[in-house]
Formats: sequence, C-alpha cells, structure tokens
Amino acid sequence: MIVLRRLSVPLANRVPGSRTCSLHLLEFAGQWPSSEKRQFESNMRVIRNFVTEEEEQVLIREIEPHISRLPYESSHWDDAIHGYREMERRNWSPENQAVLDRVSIDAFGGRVMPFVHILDLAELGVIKPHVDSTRFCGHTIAGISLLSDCVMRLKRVTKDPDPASQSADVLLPRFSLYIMSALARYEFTHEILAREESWFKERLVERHRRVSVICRNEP
Ligand SMILES: O=C(O)CCC(=O)C(=O)O
Ligand SMILES: [Fe+2]
Ligand SMILES: [Mn+2]
Repeated sequence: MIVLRRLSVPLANRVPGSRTCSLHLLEFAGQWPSSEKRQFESNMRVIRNFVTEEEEQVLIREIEPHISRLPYESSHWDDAIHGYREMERRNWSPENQAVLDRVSIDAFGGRVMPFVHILDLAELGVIKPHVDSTRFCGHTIAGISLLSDCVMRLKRVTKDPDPASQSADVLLPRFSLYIMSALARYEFTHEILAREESWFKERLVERHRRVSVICRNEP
C-alpha cells in the first residue's frame, strides 16, 4: 500500500484541530506577517484550467479500468485517509504523457519521478492532516484535480495545537494543477476536507468523487 510509506502525521496535528491565480483561491487564517503570506503564495500555486475537459476524459479513460477494480479503503493504523483507492502508473498513452510532460516542466523543471500517483477519493472520502514523507518525496508535490472541486487546508506544523496558528484554505478547482513546495510542503500539513466541511469563502464547495494525478520529485 503506497500511502503507508508516504504519509507521516505529526503528532500534534492529529489533535482536532499568468495562469496562476493563487490569490482568489487562497484564504488565510491566523497570524500571518505579510512577508510569510507572500512566500506561502509562491510556494502554493494553483493553475486554473491546467487541463481541458477533453484531457480530463482521456486521463480518466486510461485510469478507470485499473482503479475501478480496487475497493475504496480506509487506513486504520494512522487514521490519515478514508474512502480512497490509489495506484501508480509509469507508462501512459502519448496524449496523457503530453499532459504529464507539462506538469514536469511547469512544476519540476523537467526533473520528476517517473511514477505518477493516482488517488481516487470517494465522495465521502477524506484525507486528514499529514506531511508527505521526506524519505520518499522531495521538495515539490504537484497534483491535477479531476472530476470535482475540493478544498485543501494547510496548517502550520506546531508542537502544541494552537488555535491562532497559521493556516490557509486552498480551493482546488476541477481541471486545476497545484504546485506545493518548500515552506508549504515542509512547514505545513495538508488535508482534503470532508464534503460537508468543504467551505471556501462562505460557500459550500460541491464535492463529488475526485481523482488526483500527483507527481513528485526525488528527495
Ligand atoms: O489528492 C491530493 O491532491 C493530495 C493527496 C495527498 O495529500 C497525498 O497523497 O499525500
Ligand atoms: Fe499528501
Ligand atoms: Mn455527487
């Protein structure tokens, strides 16, 4: 199971707790000096309409026969993720490889791991706060959101849960690409909010089944 190697959940965070338009798609909470806001914005970019509806269809057509054979799972051992199924894929049709090459260039300057991670989150699925393992993944994580919008929440990693600590909600629209790096990748947990908690700027975002196509670089 891929998730078991990849996620590491900081203890404190288990407690409750151009085409880049990050500005409209980000909502900050807590105490943010403006210099840190700027750094965060450049480390958590969202590119709207990175893929077209046709490109989404072609990607889903290649993914669906494999992923639909798997049951949706829940991980019990660390409580990090529920209602998901996932696969890795290295070899893609030329059309889909062309999309992935764009991710590789735009997010990684061409230096990306050959295995692409596909995560299928059921309508009622949720990904709890975690930081991707630094043993298996480098400074950048880039994901295309397919089939549904969702809200990703990033929370500053703290030793003690602090209600005033920094967090940011990021709207990830269907068809978009997010590029999370450096500060946002290492100093913040990320999570995908449950359907009924997917508020963004006072609007409940409609969340259905969502498939993400995620690229990472070497540690
Ligand atoms: O679905 C996503 O975009 C993020 C998934 C995630 O956080 C992970 O697989 O580590
Ligand atoms: Fe993650
Ligand atoms: Mn639905």
